[in-house]
Amino acid sequence: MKLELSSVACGYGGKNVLSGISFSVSSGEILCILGPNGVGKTTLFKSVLGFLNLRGGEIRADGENVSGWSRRRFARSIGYVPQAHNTPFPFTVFDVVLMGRTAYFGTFSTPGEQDRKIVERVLEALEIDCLRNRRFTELSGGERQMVLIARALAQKPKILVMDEPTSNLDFGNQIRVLRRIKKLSQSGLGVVMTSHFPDHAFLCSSRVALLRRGGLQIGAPDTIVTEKNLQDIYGVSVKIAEVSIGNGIGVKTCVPLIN
Ligand SMILES: Nc1ncnc2c1ncn2[C@@H]1O[C@H](COP(=O)(O)OP(=O)(O)OP(=O)(O)O)[C@@H](O)[C@H]1O
Repeated sequence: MKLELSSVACGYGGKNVLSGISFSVSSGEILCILGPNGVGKTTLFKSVLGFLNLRGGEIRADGENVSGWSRRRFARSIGYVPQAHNTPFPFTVFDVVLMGRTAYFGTFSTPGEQDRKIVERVLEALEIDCLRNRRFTELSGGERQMVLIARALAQKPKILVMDEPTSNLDFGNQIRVLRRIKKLSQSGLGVVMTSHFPDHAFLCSSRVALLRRGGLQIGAPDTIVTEKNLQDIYGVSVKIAEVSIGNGIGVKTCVPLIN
């Protein structure tokens, strides 16, 4: 599937937060959106997901404008992983993930055997079946993030929209979540995610979109995550270094200059 935004404008009340935003993300690709606090990343996601009305432009899935789609049809194609610390579900992990199946059963019907099997499979694939009977509200940040990814995957979407999937996670859990995102994209899922860490773009993205007041710059990580662009959007000096990880492979990393 290809999700395409063309000339999208979004905002609140009498004010546009963003306008003229165009990009696409396809199956198997990870698009990482970087931008400073308050630039409009969450507003853009809310608009893509239909929580806010578009103020201009259009969103297409495989060429078809999604504005006429029912919530149910939309949810079968596009999944959403919200920030884990904003999501106080007082249910067991199994039930939270089962909620991902809502788009597949009728308004007055209950989940069936097939829905439960899909939940079992997703929990196993993400290696979190040991959490199935735990209460979501009693999980750690990393565990919650994995459960929210499981809930979105139970929806069987083709594109996953992830709002800061590594926020509030310790270093190990950040890397585990990024590794999982990369595996999901290798299995054919398209991912569009935001991050506050430019290194994450080097670690797992196919393309990077740099969002700043005045527009969006998009391209390969090497061409977008540059010392000049990071200085421009975050207002700090950064050196980009390349570290060899063996077999002739190098990974770039950002080193901020704090003196
Ligand atoms: N419900 C709202 N009503 C009016 N303005 C809002 C609302 N939510 C956010 N804003 C404003 O819209 C702008 C963009 O906010 P948004 O949350 O999209 O930024 P962001 O890039 O996701 O920021 P962060 O990186 O801090 O999460 C900000 O100026 C913010 O104050």
